[in-house]
Amino acid sequence: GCPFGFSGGLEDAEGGVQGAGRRLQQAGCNINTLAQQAVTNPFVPANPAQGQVDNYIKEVAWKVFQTGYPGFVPGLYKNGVLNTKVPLGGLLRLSFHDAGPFNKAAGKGGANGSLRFELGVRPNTNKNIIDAAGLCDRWRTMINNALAADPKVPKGVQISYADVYQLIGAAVVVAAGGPTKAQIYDPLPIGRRDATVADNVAQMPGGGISWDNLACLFLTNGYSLEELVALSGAHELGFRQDRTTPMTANPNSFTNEYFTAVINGNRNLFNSDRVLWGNHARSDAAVQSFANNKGVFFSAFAKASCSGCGAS
Ligand code: HEM
Repeated sequence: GCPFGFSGGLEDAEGGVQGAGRRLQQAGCNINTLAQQAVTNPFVPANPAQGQVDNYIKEVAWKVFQTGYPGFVPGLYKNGVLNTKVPLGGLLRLSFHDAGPFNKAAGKGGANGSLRFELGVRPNTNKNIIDAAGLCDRWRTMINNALAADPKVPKGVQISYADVYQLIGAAVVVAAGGPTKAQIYDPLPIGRRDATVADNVAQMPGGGISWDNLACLFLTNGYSLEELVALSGAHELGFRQDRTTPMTANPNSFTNEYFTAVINGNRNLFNSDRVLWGNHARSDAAVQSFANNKGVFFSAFAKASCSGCGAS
């Protein structure tokens, strides 16, 4: 799986997801049956020839993300300290929102860079996502300038928006104290081709989604309930719509506090978070084990983010 790549949920004018939920139920989603299926969302690089320099490109990108261009473009760190002025939550959410409008059955959408055409459309009108996308533009330009000037990189090789959008999510998680670079950034494949038009972002789930609709949404797109729980742990980072209410006690720190908040039914979380507890034995077991052990959560989050992420 990948955070990053599913279809379904329809955010309607009220911020709900009722329409999509109804469609999934009509399609006969059976949570228990689907939960038994193996999870496979294979990643197919758009440009296999680029493969030899992928890791090198990712290191160039990593350096750019860390420091930006001091004085001109901010980085995840400033003077060696985590730069909480960059929208850390927005950057992680952006990874999800580029990949989220994925339709497994149709093989369309996904992590394809289309987010840059979707910033005027709810739910991507969120200020943090827009700021995050602006930063990604600037980092991408810096990365591509560095690649163009580097004799080790074949002429014409560039990084796509789609790759930048996925890599930055992983880089933010590492910077905020989550899984290590070796766990989550290094295994991320690149080579995604950029879409030239928007995906249908009306498919993104809203915070008010019910358990049945949420579980069906992820399961029908090839994710396990354990992956749904792990990926939801992204709400460890960041702020709610008002941009001041943190979702967990430490919104700039990626740890496993989120899962204790889920068990306690913390009101700063969304319905989509709270329903991960008390609805299914498998999701309950995942929430409990992630709450008990940060390392178990980090491995599960990294694994769910790293395999897959296939685009268009
Ligand atoms: C499971 C279904 C999910 C739902 C229903 C959901 C919904 C939401 C909503 C409604 C917000 C607040 C937006 C706002 O107030 O403007 C939010 C914030 C956020 N989401 Fe999710 N989300 C989900 C999964 C994910 C995943 C898989 C990731 C990344 C891996 C993610 C990352 C984030 C982050 C980091 C924020 C904070 C953004 C900030 O600080 O600006 N979410 N999410």
